[in-house]
Amino acid sequence: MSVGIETHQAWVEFPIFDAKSRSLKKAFLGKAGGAIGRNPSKVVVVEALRDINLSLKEGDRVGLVGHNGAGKSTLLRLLSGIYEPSRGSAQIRGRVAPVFDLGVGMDPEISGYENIIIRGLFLGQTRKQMLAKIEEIADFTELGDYLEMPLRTYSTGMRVRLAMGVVTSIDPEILLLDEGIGAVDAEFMKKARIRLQKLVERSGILVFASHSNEFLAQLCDTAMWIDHGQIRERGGIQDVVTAYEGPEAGEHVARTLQELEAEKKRGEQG
Ligand SMILES: Nc1ncnc2c1ncn2[C@@H]1O[C@H](COP(=O)(O)OP(=O)(O)OP(=O)(O)O)[C@@H](O)[C@H]1O
Repeated sequence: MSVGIETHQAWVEFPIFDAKSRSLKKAFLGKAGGAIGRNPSKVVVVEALRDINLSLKEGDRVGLVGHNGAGKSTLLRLLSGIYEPSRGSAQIRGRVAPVFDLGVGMDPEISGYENIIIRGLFLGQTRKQMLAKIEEIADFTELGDYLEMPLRTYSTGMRVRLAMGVVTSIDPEILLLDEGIGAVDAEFMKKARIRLQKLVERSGILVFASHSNEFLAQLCDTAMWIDHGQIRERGGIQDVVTAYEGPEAGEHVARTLQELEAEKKRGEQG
């Protein structure tokens, strides 16, 4: 069966049993966050996603844009099967690699090498697969002898290097990425981006939530604007970013795409 994701009128609601509900407005809708309402049993709920209809297939590379609390992370969790829809349905076909938090699955007390294996298992790889690529990952991280030391001795950026090395080595059918890649130095980031691009090329489906339009343009070819838990707009990245942030941001995306195209041509010629 082919890789794919389908959602039909899917909602994700979080019941908040300890909300101070007396002071809540009837249906509050602020700038940030999903709508706060009540379910039929009068319990306060945050409507993180409302009526999501999606059909993703092999080769789709979708970027998610939207305000804080718009529902991007919740959507990634719905698409990964971590959250069940509270109404409607979500069907996921394929091996999912959810990359939401680079630190998840890392143990501070064991060595860098051991953490590479453990993190790989979390992302759906087998021990044998990880052993086959451990040296290549170790080289990429440039952590040298530190890889023999417990992870607790690493700085934040060193941990990110390790996690990025593992994440970019896997072969997922469905890759769900939440932005969280910041604490590395510029030179390493350049190297990591190339690996990230290769990872995306190997993946069947990519959904990537990010506040960096440049990063989105590099990895995705279409985008969705999530607004108060709903899909407000979908289409080409430039169009969606223009709708969400205005023409200047859209032009920046266009320039990034042109630069990527030129870089690709230079690569093919050389
Ligand atoms: N575990 C939870 N319990 C209750 N409410 C939640 C929970 N997780 C998310 N929410 C709510 O769901 C809404 C969507 O949050 P989500 O994290 O998906 O937004 P986001 O678009 O990823 O935001 P950001 O750009 O700030 O990371 C918000 O209103 C948030 O308050």
